Amino acid sequence: METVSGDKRRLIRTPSDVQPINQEHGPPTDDVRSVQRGMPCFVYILTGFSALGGFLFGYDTGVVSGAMLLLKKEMNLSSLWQELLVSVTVGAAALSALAGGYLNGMFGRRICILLASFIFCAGGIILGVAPNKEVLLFGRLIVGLGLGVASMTSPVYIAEVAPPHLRGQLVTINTLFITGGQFIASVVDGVFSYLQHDGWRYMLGLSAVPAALQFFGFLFLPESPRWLLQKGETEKARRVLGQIRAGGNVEEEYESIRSGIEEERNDAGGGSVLWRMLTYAPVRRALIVGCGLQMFQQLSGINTVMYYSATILQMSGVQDDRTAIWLASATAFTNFLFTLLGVWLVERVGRRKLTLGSILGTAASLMVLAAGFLLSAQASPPVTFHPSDPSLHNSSCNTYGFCESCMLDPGCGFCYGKNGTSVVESSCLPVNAANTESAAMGRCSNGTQESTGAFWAYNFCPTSYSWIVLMGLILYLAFFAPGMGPMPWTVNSEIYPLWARSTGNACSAGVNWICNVLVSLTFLHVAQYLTYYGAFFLYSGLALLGFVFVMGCLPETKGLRLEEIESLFAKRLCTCGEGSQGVHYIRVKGGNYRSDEDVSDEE
Ligand SMILES: O[C@H]1[C@H](O)[C@@H](O)[C@H](O)[C@@H](O)[C@H]1O
Repeated sequence: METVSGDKRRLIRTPSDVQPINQEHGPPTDDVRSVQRGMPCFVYILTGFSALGGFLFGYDTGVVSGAMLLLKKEMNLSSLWQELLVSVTVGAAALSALAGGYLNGMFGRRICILLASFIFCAGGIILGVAPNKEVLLFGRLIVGLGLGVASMTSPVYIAEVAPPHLRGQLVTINTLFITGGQFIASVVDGVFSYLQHDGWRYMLGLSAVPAALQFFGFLFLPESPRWLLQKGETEKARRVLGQIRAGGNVEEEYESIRSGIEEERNDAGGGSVLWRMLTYAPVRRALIVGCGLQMFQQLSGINTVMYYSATILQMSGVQDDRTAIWLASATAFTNFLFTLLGVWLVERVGRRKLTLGSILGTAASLMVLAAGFLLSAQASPPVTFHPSDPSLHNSSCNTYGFCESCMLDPGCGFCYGKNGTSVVESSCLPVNAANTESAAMGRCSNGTQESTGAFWAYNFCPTSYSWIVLMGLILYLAFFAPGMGPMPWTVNSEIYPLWARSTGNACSAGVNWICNVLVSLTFLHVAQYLTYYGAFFLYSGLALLGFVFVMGCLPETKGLRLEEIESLFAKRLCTCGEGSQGVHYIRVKGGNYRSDEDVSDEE
């Protein structure tokens, strides 16, 4: 590593100064060997306990759909209350993720994890014993507050304790826990759906168990050494680093973190952290990349696809609601399984290639999904019978000529008989407001009765093209889950310098939650205006836009130390592809980067 003398210029470690810690990139240095030799078992324990935050994220967002099926019957919830109970959590998560930036910087990662698990635990208990819907709403709000803080803190903590050659893999484990939490939630939903009374109490309340485990675990686990050093607790930082590197030589790492912090201090201008981030080009670029990735993750429609997987599966001919719940668990399991593939791939192919391949495949499979819906819509069975019941005079349901338009109206469903595989004697009827499994009147008012030959389809139409939709769903999960699912979290945990890390992750996690709520709340309206296939073509187009964004703006961060990554964003945005790994950047006073060739030319 060459040194640039003079008071104007100082040197920072650059991507090419230090060998990326990966076998494909030449022989590892002594320091790297010592990190690899003492296999950091303790780091895995830290990752496991921290990723319980990811598990709770997945569990609490996933469990609500099954709980709602029981709750709406037992508490007689209107659709407004149902929507409130679902979205209050996501809305609160968005706000608390933003606040989490300040809390993380001020009190440290460990205190934030303890706080989030305490909140989760309290929220779980409140939900488990809630006597009425108002208390339920309060409990869901509390859970959301925990979610926001946990979603941004866990990846940061893991990234800061992980050795560089394992960092991507360990942070991706956090997303594996998210999808694992969603899968376990769907199993718990399935099991407790057999309980006639109070099943929802167990579904919602059980989250207190992993939360308590995380809380007690973290009472004994250490703070991130990087945060400790930033706060001047040097001895403690050195001790923790020694602990998590399993007795390897930690001096070089310690020095590199320390000098990084010192440089940051010298360069620090005035104003709030967010203002400094926005006015300092490399960090501003990192922020755009981080928030953009989180935005495109949600705009690719993951939560809509997961949420509607039961409907998609019903289109494939599954009539019974309980079977649909269990099949939705299969979807969640597929998401989990392919995230595991991401854990395996991330250190092998790198973040950039993994994200690019994933988003391209996601866009293509969304097109397959859309094509399936399009063909189903074109072959949509006609309404053959318009009942003359006076109560139907003011209902829009009686005005539809095809199943497709009938099912897109949330107030109506399609009631039909079958002759072999073809649909006969069909009508469009108002749905039973208290229970969408049946019509408000007529022969489908008891739901689907195979014995009498009456079939009730709410939200879907019987179709022979369902296999295309099913194939689209499986392809979607296979492409999305290894890359676009975890990479936005992984990349965000590593692209900001220490002084901007909490705020950067708070902003990007906030963007994730806001886009999540936006996409879920607008899906039904979008589907009504554009139909299902229009909605999925739209998501596919957005995913393609995401591909262009990732292609131009996401540099490879594999194997680099956190302190080295900032310089990848020294170049103008949208040219910082893989090529940036070969260029030496030198930071000159005032915070700007120059290529070392420019500097030596001047000398
Ligand atoms: O990375 C996660 C994961 O992909 C989940 O399955 C999804 O529900 C979340 O919204 C996302 O942030």
